[in-house]
Amino acid sequence: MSQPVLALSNASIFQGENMVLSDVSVSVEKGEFVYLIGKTGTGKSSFMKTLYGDLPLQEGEGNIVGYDLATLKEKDIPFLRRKLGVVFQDFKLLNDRTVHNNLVFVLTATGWKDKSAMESKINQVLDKVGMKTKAFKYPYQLSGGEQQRVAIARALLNDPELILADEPTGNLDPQTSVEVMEVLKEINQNGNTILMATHDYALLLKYPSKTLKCDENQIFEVVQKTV
Ligand SMILES: Nc1ncnc2c1ncn2[C@@H]1O[C@H](COP(=O)(O)OP(=O)(O)OP(=O)(O)O)[C@@H](O)[C@H]1O
Repeated sequence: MSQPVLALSNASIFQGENMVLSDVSVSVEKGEFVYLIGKTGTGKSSFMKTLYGDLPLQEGEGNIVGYDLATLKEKDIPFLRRKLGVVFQDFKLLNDRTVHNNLVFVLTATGWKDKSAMESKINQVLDKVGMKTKAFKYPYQLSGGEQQRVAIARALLNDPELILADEPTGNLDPQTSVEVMEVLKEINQNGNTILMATHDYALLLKYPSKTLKCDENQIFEVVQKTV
């Protein structure tokens, strides 16, 4: 069997001195779509931050896309992030440049040099999220849903082995949330593995999938109820 893209074993996650999660043992296999749910303050963001190297893993074991989180060095973090696509609640696009140039910026920063390869990659990812015709726009000229589509396109640029989406629909109205979710689902159906933190239970009901829950300092898999 192939190795999971993410595997934590007996991991504890801290914010400073405070333990947020303890004894976490979870895994995500290639191709899965996994939700991470839990009330506000239960540690979803802290968990995600640990996965993309923003918080150190101080206890236990963790492996993500081939990187050992317990021994991760500062210098490894940019390389880890190239193998991950991270999507945030607040999009984090650069407002001083167009959609196209937001994507050029990331490609350049991650070592791409061939201009025509860059253009074709940009076209490909914008096409995947239905934003090809808006590449010339500035982020502030787009709706929230459109900005999030661009952020998803940006996450796809380096063919990530895992997409981490932290409350990607948190700033969107219900209808737009569903549209963004459709994009994520389609990307997943095309082979991308996705871990998505959310507290949008309506989405979970509409698009059931494997679900991990943060509660009382633990993470465990839950069986979704349909009522
Ligand atoms: N930078 C920080 N420094 C210290 N404590 C923090 C920090 N960020 C979060 N915490 C604490 O860690 C705990 C978990 O917070 P976290 O943001 O991971 O929860 P969350 O489930 O993502 O919540 P939300 O849904 O509101 O984003 C909370 O008790 C919070 O107060």
